Amino acid sequence: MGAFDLDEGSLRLHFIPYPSPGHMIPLCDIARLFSSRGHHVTILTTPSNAHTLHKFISHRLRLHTVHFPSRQLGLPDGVENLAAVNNVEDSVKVHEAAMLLRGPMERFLERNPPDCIVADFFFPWVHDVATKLRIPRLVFNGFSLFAVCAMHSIYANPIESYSNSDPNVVRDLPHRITLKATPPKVLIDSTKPLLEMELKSHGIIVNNFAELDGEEYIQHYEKTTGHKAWHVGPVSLICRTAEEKTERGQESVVCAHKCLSWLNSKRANSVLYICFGSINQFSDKQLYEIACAVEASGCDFVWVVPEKKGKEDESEEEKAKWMPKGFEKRNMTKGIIIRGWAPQVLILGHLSVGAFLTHCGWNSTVEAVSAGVPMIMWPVHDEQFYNEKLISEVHGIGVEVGAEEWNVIGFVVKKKVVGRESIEKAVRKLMDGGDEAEKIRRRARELGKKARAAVEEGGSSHKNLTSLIDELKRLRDSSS
Ligand SMILES: O=c1ccn([C@@H]2O[C@H](COP(=O)(O)OP(=O)(O)O[C@H]3O[C@H](CO)[C@@H](O)[C@H](O)[C@H]3O)[C@@H](O)[C@H]2O)c(=O)[nH]1
Repeated sequence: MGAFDLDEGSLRLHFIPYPSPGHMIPLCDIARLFSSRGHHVTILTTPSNAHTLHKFISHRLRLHTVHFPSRQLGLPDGVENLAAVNNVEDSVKVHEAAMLLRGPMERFLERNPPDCIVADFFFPWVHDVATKLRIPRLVFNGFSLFAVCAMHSIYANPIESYSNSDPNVVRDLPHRITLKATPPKVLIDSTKPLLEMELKSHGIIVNNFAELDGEEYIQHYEKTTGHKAWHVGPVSLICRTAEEKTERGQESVVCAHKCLSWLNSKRANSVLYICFGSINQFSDKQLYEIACAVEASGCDFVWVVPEKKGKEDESEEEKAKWMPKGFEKRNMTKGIIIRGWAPQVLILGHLSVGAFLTHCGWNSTVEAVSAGVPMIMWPVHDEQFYNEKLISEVHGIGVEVGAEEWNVIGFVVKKKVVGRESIEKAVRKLMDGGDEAEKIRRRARELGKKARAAVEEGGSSHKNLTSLIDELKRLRDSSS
């Protein structure tokens, strides 16, 4: 990689995304935001992950790839992303291999010191190299700031003090937030040191807009941690054309045109969109319950299932494990099943989509908010249980399925199945109409307008990005 031909005053930033779509997609969008403002960005990644990024290469955006040690961990060559594996053991291996990227990436950073490093929350080692090079490090935290505040609050007290209290109130937050279950200790133990390390950075960047986290949480975060958070999202709004939306993250397995013409044939707000992010693997039993619930609710649907799950040519016997017999035939005109990567942002943006049944991954959540689509909240693991609260209790733009079991990806395998009755009940609350559903929908539309305004010139996220850039320039100029 040669040196950039720098425009006067422009910054040089290096971005280090974690190899999982929920982390890579938004951080690479943030890198594109900087390059669209005339700054020079280099994304440090690995060969397979670079494939999805080639389309963004320009004279202001470059990729630098380092070898991903798949073989060293016993993974097949080319498996370099959490989305490329389908079991807990291999997820752990991908994570461990990602941690081994430190050596080659550190050498690259030392040879090519930028003005600022923006690295994922999962790469705390960047702290040492940034300190050595005397350059600011920003942490990309893929969660909502609301979730980060809840984590700080929970981690400040011994977890035992929560499990005996009823209800489980997250203490000292601006709202009275109660959780159905407390986070597992293993999750706390793995994220606490990362949150502590990010407090040593210059600040965190989040894929969110100030109005969604709410001024009270921004102030709460700054007051309790003494740290700064920069809201620069929703970053999915950087995708303007149908093509860009279809190719976001990965090439979609369905053609945008076909997908849109199916959605065009449906009434406004009549379609339920169902997708559980990029890494979640439900059991056959759980998928079966979803199928039964959707069919019983009678609504039109787009249901995304992992590619590994349902090949179109799978045998009837295999299929019968995860959907009732004749399901596809009976629902030929009512729904589509997307086996593999769906053009999520394109689908959510269509007027026929009336609700999103989601696992509350932060990107999915903020994408639904941006599209003004209300949510049926079914958190599964990690910080998704906090996101559920922000959406249903703070903003009132979602209904809860009632999930209680807190899974930790990579450590515990989810055992309980959420029954069809609870799913159907939650779906009906939004999709059957009625005054309450209309109020929720109206609030979601209003918040969607605020999301879109945030990234336009003069909007909160647009201004935040400008002031972050100004600050990084000041830091660079004062150190030279
Ligand atoms: O078929 C698909 C599936 C996913 N996506 C996109 O992939 C991303 C998925 O991200 P997210 O909704 O956040 O879910 P996860 O992939 O589960 O994300 C992980 O990372 C997030 C950010 O840290 C966390 O909030 C989650 O809990 C964690 O599971 C989103 O941009 C989706 O639009 C598609 O475009 N098509």
